[in-house]
Amino acid sequence: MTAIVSVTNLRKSYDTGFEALKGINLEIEEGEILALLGPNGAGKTTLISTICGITVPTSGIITVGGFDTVHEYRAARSLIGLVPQEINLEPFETVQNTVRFSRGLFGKPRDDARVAEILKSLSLDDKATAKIKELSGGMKRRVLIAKALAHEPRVLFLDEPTAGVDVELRKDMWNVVADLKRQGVTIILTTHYIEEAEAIADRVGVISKGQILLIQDKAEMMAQMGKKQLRVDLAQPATTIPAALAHYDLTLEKDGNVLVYTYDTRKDRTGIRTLLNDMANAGLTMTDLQTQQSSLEDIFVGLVKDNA
Ligand SMILES: Nc1ncnc2c1ncn2[C@@H]1O[C@H](COP(=O)(O)OP(=O)(O)OP(=O)(O)O)[C@@H](O)[C@H]1O
Repeated sequence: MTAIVSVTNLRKSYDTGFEALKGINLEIEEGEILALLGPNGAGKTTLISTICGITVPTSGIITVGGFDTVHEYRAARSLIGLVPQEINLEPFETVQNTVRFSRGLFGKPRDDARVAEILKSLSLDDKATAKIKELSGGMKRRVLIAKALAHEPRVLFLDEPTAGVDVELRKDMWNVVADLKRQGVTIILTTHYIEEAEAIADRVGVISKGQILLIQDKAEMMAQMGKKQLRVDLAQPATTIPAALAHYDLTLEKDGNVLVYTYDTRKDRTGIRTLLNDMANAGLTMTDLQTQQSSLEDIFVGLVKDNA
């Protein structure tokens, strides 16, 4: 795999003196879907805008397809499609003209067949001659993507593609993103919705206070950092953990009514069988039990909390 986007020691301070990016290093592989997660104000939009050349970096180097985004701005920008957070479409224009104009802005020759193909790939073909103002919110978001794809970029940035969108439409958008990946487009998206990263990303980067805290293959991240818990309901509440069970990673919850055992999913043995035996020997009777796997959300919340 080769990196299509490469970010080295990127820093950005705004005129106010606020440093929004504090030394970002990032390599994005061709063809991957990378989700950038982070709390409000973490610097996600600043990072995207800087890679796209809309915001000027204070220091550091960014290349897209090998082109420097500052010194070779046009060449780098022509490889990038950007879908902004806000819907910024001309209400009285038709869908196909909106996409056509955007293609023209990048100096690409008129190609109605290509525009029709893009509209079809976003299920907008039957809306080609409709005016933007006649479209639903979900369709407008698709037009934003079509517009960003008009000049056939190799990298697509989606800034909060499903902010404020209902669950059904969000899933619909995930399918659109998966289709684009199949067509070979590299996709970087920012999101607050952790389930969105969990559903569609190949890799996940966590940003907080202008720094990347972690960037990793999603499945690996969940396997390595995810813990599993066994929750045991006790017949009688316990006030302390019996000494005979001290070597297990145990906590008491719900006023001593629930014993929680945290174990590592990567180990060959979970230790559950011996724990249950030892519990019985220590006089703890259980009435029910359940297991629980930590989600990407737990991992994210833990990381960001540690960085607070
Ligand atoms: N033009 C600007 N001038 C000064 N400060 C700015 C400017 N744009 C952004 N910031 C500040 O930089 C920080 C990062 O903002 P940014 O929009 O990149 O965060 P974000 O992670 O995208 O947040 P959100 O999830 O809320 O969209 C914030 O503290 C913000 O107030």
